Amino acid sequence: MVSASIDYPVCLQLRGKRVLLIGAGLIAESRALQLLEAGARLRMVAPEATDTLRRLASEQRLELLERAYRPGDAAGHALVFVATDDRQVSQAVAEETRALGILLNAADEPDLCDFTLPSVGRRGPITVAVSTQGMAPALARGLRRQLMEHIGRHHVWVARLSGHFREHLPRGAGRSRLLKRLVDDDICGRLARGQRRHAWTCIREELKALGEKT
Ligand SMILES: C[C@@]1(CC(=O)O)c2cc3[nH]c(cc4nc(cc5[nH]c(cc(n2)[C@H]1CCC(=O)O)[C@@](C)(CC(=O)O)[C@@H]5CCC(=O)O)C(CC(=O)O)=C4CCC(=O)O)c(CCC(=O)O)c3CC(=O)O
Ligand SMILES: NC(=O)C1=CN([C@@H]2O[C@H](COP(=O)(O)OP(=O)(O)OC[C@H]3O[C@@H](n4cnc5c(N)ncnc54)[C@H](O)[C@@H]3O)[C@@H](O)[C@H]2O)C=CC1
Repeated sequence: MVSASIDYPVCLQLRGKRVLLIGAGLIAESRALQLLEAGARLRMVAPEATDTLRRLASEQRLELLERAYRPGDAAGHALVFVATDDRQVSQAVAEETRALGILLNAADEPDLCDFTLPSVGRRGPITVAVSTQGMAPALARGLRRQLMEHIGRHHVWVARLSGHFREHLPRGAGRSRLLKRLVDDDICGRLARGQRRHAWTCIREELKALGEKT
């Protein structure tokens, strides 16, 4: 049975992937900065570019082709973004990406988007993303800001410690128990209240119990 479609959120690993961004105005600039942060190999196509984008191109952080979009530009890219002030360009790009099976984000046309961009907040390895299915981007932004206020330094600390344990301890029931306890009130809650010593005592107990079992 096919129901009304809802979004399917993912966290993409873009390091080293070829990404095409058509348009080089202010909206494209904010996309570009996020894509570069994610390590994408970025090519941009636009007759006019912002100063920041031109500087990044001169530093070879991205490739900038100073011309209009041409059908054929999308080939060889993992993802395509279009952010121009001309809807016809978005339509033409969508035709090409559809034919090639490449996913598209169109800043000006929610209906042409294969994926939309959520409002994103980050603290250490923690990402908060809020989307409204294209209905209320300003609400997404406001909610993201509110949610970020609930992410504290102790959450970052617990996330990193969990990552460390997952890397160094073998999988199994004992490790799962430790990792679940790490986020409950005994440890995470105590850290939130500044009771570091108590939290560490719990962690040591869990590690000791784990060591005795293996
Ligand atoms: C569908 C989507 C496609 C996409 O871009 O992926 C889209 C489309 C459009 N946005 C428009 C306007 C605004 N966009 C923002 C802000 C953001 N827009 C973002 C995403 C998305 N915007 C996707 C859906 C996300 C969702 O589902 O919630 C955010 C969350 C993420 C990001 O862009 O990185 C980012 C917040 C970043 C942050 O956290 O700061 C603001 C508020 C502001 O600027 O303060 C306004 C003014 C208020 C208003 O108009 O609502 C217009 C009309 C343009 C015009 O009229 O000219 C269109 C086109 C249309 O809807 O027709
Ligand atoms: N998704 C979002 O969050 C938002 C989207 N928008 C929409 O995003 C779009 C872009 O906005 P801005 O960056 O402010 O526009 P802008 O006017 O600053 O930049 C437009 C860019 O498109 C380029 N361009 C024009 N024709 C082109 C072509 N044929 N091929 C390649 N590049 C071409 C221009 O050279 C320029 O670099 C607008 O349609 C706007 O309505 C606006 C606000 C928020």
